[in-house]
Amino acid sequence: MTEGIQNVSKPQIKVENLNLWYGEKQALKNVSMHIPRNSITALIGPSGCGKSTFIRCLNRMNDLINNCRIEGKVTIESNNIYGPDVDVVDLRKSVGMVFQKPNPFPMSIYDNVAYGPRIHGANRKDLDGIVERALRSAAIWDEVSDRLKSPALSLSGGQQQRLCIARTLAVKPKIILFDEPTSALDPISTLRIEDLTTDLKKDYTIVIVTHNMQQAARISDYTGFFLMGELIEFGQTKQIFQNPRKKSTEDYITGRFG
Ligand SMILES: Nc1ncnc2c1ncn2[C@@H]1O[C@H](COP(=O)(O)OP(=O)(O)OP(=O)(O)O)[C@@H](O)[C@H]1O
Repeated sequence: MTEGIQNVSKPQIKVENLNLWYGEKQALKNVSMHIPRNSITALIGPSGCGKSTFIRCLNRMNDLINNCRIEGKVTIESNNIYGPDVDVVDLRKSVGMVFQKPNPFPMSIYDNVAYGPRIHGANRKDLDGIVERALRSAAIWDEVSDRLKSPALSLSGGQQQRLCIARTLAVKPKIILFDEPTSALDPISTLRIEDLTTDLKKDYTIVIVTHNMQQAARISDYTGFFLMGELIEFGQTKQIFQNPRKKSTEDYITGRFG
């Protein structure tokens, strides 16, 4: 059976035979993966193996890169997201993304969270409630509720990252992509974000790229191991870490390379 397809029933995201080139260079090679709803899927592998490239295919962030060509199929809830009628703005609303470096806008805490809902036409009278709910869900409300008008850039790095998560949640996504969300954070902020992702999977499907093997083992239900653009092994996280089927997976998770 194709790697990435077994073990998962009723997938919300289906990736089939995905190939991607940056110019002449092929960065993803025939990757297939089925990702279930309300789960956390971790993507691991050495630098340059294509993890970020893969995750960016799930909300068409690679569209923004010149010279990038994609073949294959990505279906989210039965919709082919590369189909001709797809509204990419709507797609990115329902498939949100949190990046490695916290990137709040240079505006107030409140306006950061209200930004997306405003663009998508939320009613002014509903905004306070939307902002509060998003900040609560991102576990930062108690720290900022008395200074919503302060600049977002006055927050600590860990708080800024939770604010960025609140900003993503405010537009009500179904899926959240995290691209190494804790690599710029200290250990305590990292644990807070990990706890938060575990809480969020009740309501969202999460895909996370991480270099931190302990993090993948701690928080994810499924893990995919990439090497040189190929998905080498995909399965339940416990199986991947305790009983990998492929030698290269074992070598990577035991630190023999990467
Ligand atoms: N915009 C781009 N243009 C050209 N090549 C790119 C671009 N982005 C990534 N690549 C190349 O594609 C390959 C995969 O990169 P990608 O960033 O997806 O890997 P990664 O596994 O996420 O790495 P890291 O863990 O270091 O972030 C690498 O060889 C990289 O140099």
